[in-house]
Amino acid sequence: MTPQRWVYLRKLLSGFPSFPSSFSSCRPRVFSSSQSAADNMAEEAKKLAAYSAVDNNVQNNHVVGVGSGSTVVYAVDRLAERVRQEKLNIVCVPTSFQARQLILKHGLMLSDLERHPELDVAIDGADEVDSELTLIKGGGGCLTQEKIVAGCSKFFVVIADYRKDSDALGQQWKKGVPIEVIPMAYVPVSMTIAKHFGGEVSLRMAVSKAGPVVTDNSNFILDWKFEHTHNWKEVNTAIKMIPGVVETGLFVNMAQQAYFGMEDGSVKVRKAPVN
Ligand SMILES: O=C[C@H](O)[C@H](O)[C@H](O)COP(=O)(O)O
Repeated sequence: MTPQRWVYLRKLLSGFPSFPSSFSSCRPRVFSSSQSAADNMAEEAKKLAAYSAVDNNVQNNHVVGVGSGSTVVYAVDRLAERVRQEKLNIVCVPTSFQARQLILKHGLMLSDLERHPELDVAIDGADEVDSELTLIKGGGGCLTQEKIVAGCSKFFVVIADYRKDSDALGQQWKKGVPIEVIPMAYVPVSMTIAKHFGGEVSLRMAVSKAGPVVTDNSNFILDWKFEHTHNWKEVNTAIKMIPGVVETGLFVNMAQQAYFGMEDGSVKVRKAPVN
């Protein structure tokens, strides 16, 4: 390599800040050299929410469901810290390849639903949370295992930053509802959803690979951009009935509490309405 090329390369590389050592998400994140103050604030808010949720909901001898995404990274950091400091006996059930890696990396006890089909608590992120604690999840493609694990948990806690806190779904999150489908069915499923519920449905494409995103379960993801608020319980049930649909990213009546890290450094806790 010529000295000029070496100087050029060093210059180029110096523009890339290093990734936080604990970060390993199922959703790729790209930091530009001018990562804004708003991004830093959101990261701080994720950490606040995650730490607070772990401190208030995890106890000794708990079986804990570990969600996926960038916010959960902070929750696992805190979980590992508490296990070390308080000598807690905790078993962790992952919701994705990413979650499994996080558990292993921190030396936490890894389990699964065969050995621990009943969990005390599941802690997971969300793409958006409405006033009733209905969630959109699956921005990182991990919705199916997340829903299974949350469904096996006595208590399901959501952790998020202030940007996810909405009155109605679609207010903040503009990428639509993720839907995991069997690959051969993605066209008919897309057509059926658009026909019955309107909006636009697209096959999620990979970023650093040619072709579609392939989930941890070897399926595809559709993103349904809806046009207006729906009865999410009905829509979720109807979409699940379409042959080829594995799961939707609509989590209705599942979360009991949501912890939001706020811009002012506080943590806002919202509880699900009593039915
Ligand atoms: O598939 C990904 C999961 O549903 C995540 O929990 C969700 O996308 C939120 O991720 P993050 O904490 O990175 O915003």
